[in-house]
Amino acid sequence: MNSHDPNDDSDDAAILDITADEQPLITNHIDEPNPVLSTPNVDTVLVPSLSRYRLTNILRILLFIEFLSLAIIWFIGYSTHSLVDDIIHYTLTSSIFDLVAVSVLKLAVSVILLTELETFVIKRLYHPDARLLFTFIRYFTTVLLLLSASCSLAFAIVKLIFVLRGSSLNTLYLSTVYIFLVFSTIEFIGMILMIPYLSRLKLLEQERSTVTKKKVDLKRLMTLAKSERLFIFLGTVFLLASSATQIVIPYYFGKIVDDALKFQSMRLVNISVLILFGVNCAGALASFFRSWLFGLAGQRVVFRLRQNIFDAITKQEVAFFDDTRTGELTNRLSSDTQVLQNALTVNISMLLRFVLQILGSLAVMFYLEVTLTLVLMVVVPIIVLVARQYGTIVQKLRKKFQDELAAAGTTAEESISNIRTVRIFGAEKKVSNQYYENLLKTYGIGKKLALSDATFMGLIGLLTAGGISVVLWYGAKLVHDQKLTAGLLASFLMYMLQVAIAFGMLASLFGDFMQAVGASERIFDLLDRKPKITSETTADCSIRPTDFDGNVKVQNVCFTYPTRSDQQVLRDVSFEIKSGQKVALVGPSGGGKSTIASLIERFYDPDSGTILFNSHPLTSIDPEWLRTNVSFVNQEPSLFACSIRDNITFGLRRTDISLEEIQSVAKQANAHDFIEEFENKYDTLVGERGVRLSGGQRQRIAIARALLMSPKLLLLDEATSALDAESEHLVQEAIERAMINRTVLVIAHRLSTVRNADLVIVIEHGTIAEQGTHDTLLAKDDGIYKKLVLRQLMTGNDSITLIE
Ligand SMILES: Nc1ncnc2c1ncn2[C@@H]1O[C@H](COP(=O)(O)OP(=O)(O)OP(=O)(O)O)[C@@H](O)[C@H]1O
Repeated sequence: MNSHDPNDDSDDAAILDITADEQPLITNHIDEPNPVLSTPNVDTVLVPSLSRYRLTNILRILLFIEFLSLAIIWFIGYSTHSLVDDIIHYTLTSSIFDLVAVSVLKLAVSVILLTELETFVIKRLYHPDARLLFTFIRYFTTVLLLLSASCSLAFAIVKLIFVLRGSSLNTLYLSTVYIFLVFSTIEFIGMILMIPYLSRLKLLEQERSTVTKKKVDLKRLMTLAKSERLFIFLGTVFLLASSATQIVIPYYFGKIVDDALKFQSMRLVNISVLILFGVNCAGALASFFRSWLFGLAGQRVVFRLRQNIFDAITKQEVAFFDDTRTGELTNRLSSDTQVLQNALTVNISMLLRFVLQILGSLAVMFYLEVTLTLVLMVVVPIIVLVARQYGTIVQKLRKKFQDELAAAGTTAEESISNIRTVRIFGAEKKVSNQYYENLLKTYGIGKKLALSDATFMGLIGLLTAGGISVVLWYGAKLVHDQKLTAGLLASFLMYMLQVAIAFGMLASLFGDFMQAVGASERIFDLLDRKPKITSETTADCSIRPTDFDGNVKVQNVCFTYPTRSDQQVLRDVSFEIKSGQKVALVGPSGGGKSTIASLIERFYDPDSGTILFNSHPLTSIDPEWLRTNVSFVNQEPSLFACSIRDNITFGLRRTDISLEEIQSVAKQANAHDFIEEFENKYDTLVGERGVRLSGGQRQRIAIARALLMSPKLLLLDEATSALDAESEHLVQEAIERAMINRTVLVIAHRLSTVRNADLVIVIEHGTIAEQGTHDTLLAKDDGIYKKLVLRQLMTGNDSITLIE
């Protein structure tokens, strides 16, 4: 790390000595690209490597030496018992097997945890988005390590006390216990020294956080669930209750078996069965409340989250939508939020439940039979290792699967929403093939997922079967030697199954949490995104020009679409729309006419130059005011899938609108007559994007919608699509009526519109080629406008955009 102070020779520097030239020891963890967590800003060159001679490595070596020496003594040095006898006839004061089992368990647990700790500590530096999750895991890991070391030390002390109190003192045996005690003490001290490790890394993080933007962390994720804390708290109470019943059930199960085997009376069995039934009922009730409360909290979180994301999306500037696919955004609303919902509520509840289940079951197992539990504990680390490996593989596959599924979803959405175009070109096969290609990719990953699931299940099954067989054999032996009752063995096996299942579930939960971190990154990206052009009143955009009379000045405007930065669309465009004037923009297709209207509507801001409303710059005008005083009728207006009435009143802020007002604007827009012909009149549903209406009808409704706003400035983009003569006449009439007593900028495609304009501006290749009235422009000898009109008269077509 560049910013690391080389003179810092503090103790903890030895723990994590980050130097660029060292061989990276944990590269398998850090370097492998993690699709969920990968942050584009991360400078991979800066990934630190760890010193070979650090405290964690010394601890690893110590643990290994301890295990090796104990195992060797057990195998060869300790000859008073055979190895099997040492297990079968286990006693705390004369067996060595327990020391070997504890040391192997400690070795496995510590090696895994130490590696995890280092990995997370470094990942945390390079993934500030998930800092809190990593911090949580880091602290959790440290606590587990300390717990493992202190348990081992406590066991060593207890064992030594018992051995010293025992009658027959074997020197070799005693020294083995001493060895174990010495190692355990050193390791315990080593683990305590690990704590400065945390503060040292905090320092590095502070340095790093000055250069990296903080976006997502677990705390922020949790704030989403903050208002549900009552539900979550109550849910946790019921969770504790249901977990407690889970821990009690196997105990009574074993008791019933033992009572039944006593062949005395059924009284004891009856009582135990009744108690078991009662406990089961209480457990079921607690589970009901736990599941309901967590589920409800989750639903409420996702409800709010979806609303916030939707609001964030709709507030973005128009350019954002030029660049982002709709399918991608809807995917964030549906599937990313779902992933988060599960992680925040159901998974947290499951995590707590399984951890409690494991700890509780293990505690009871130790209480029931120490040696049997120790035998089992040797199998557990192997299961954890397998589960961890599986978690890593599956996490990557799931992320890929999710991405491919989103891509397939986008293809499907585009094809379905454009089904008419698909039908016109008979492209059903083509879009089906596209979708098939996408699906094929998801299927490919799905196959791998299925295989890894099956392999994992198989392996876990095999390990569990092995573990159960060993425990069963040893348990049966204890039963046979009358050291254990059959009922206790049955209870023990049930506890064992509970532990195994809980471990399996924890592994998959880890994958889910990682997926949630990925989803939250995408969601917070969106929630945090500040629109470049605000749609709300802000301090910078708060002017409401009450004196506005329709006067607009476009001064030296240059513009390039952000999505096509290599093509300048408008070059130094200047003109003025005076109050009450009708200004027509004409010119060849693609010249930039609609772009000018979009800039006046402030869909985009010019790269240079200004647009003034009276004397106020458009960029300082309150967007709310702008939307109510400037209306825009598009070439192909889109309607919403609701009634005609709702479509006409769409832009209105007030709700007290009367039918008469709606009818009045509909009449002006030549829409009233056809609406009246529909059975449900103004309540007729228009279908998705207005598909149940003709093109001309849609345009007239859009004109009525704009007129209802009684805008001071009307922007009109005349339709180029051919309408039948009658329909065109009605639309034209509506447009002309809409222009009366209003300032209008019309993107004209028809000669009849241009003739009546006060000013005609010819736009060609993004610049103003000519401007003047229809007559003055026609009088120009070699003018573009004249050419356009003449050619139009020759073709007998009224549309002047057809001529270039
Ligand atoms: N959202 C956009 N992103 C990128 N480029 C765009 C976008 N909209 C339009 N353009 C490009 O800007 C240029 C001007 O387009 P504009 O729609 O303003 O032309 P126009 O004169 O209104 O054409 P028409 O009469 O056909 O509607 C064209 O080259 C077009 O491809």
